[in-house]
Amino acid sequence: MSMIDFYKYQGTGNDFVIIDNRNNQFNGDDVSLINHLCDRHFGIGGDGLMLLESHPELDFTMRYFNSDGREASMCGNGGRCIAAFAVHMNVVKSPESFSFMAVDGEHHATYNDGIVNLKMISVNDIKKADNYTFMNTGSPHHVCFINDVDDVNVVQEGKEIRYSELYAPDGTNVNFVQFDSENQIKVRTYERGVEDETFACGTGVVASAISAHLLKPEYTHFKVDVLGGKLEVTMKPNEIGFDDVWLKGPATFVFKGKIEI
Ligand SMILES: N[C@H](CCC[C@H](N)C(=O)O)C(=O)O
Repeated sequence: MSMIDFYKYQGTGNDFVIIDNRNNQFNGDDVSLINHLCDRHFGIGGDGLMLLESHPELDFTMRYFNSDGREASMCGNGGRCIAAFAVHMNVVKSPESFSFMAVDGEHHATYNDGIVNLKMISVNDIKKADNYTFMNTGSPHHVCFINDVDDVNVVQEGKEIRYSELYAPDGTNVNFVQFDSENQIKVRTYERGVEDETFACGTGVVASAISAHLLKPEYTHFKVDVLGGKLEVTMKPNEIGFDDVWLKGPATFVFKGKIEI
């Protein structure tokens, strides 16, 4: 057994265990260990865990694991939190503007007084069905608009869609969205790999804002209310989808500690 340092961060209530793994001592293949560390009763607790690792050219590499312990697709709020962590740990050359590698490619980020603006991947393959949209913003997202997100059983209805034949075998994240004004939306999300509603889902907020643009194409900047706070999304339409997609909001250090593994 050995003791390791960990850091707890949260981005609008989407919370993460972060480990500086530039020495490659932590085994990212240990599903049960990561699941244990994310457990809110027997471990540290978190929606996910991230390893900060070295990169030959960029400032660092981000590896993301859902709380089920499995390495996962891109996490937008996790990307914002590991960016803040990297600045706080003096890992990045210039805190105002830097880049890191993640599972879906290179991400550019800026940091200013606790606020991280994260460039997301371009989104070009959007399915527009009668009562939902589906797209991959770094993670897969099903988005549906309803009148009142406070009036939906997110876990029950989200789980049904997540495990439906439509998305077998990998599943999807599920977002319920309402318009609060022309360019302001409210989003609640059922997250794959957490298998519960989370206080926010960054890639889900991006998918929801893009879906809102499809309904109100005069807007390319959306303010988004989530259970855990406020985010902003901007995007630039291209011929088939969107480039220059940015997710902006707070990323906050909560505590640090040591744990025996
Ligand atoms: N649960 C997601 C990954 C994390 C997404 C979310 N935490 C975010 O901020 O984007 C999935 O397995 O597709």
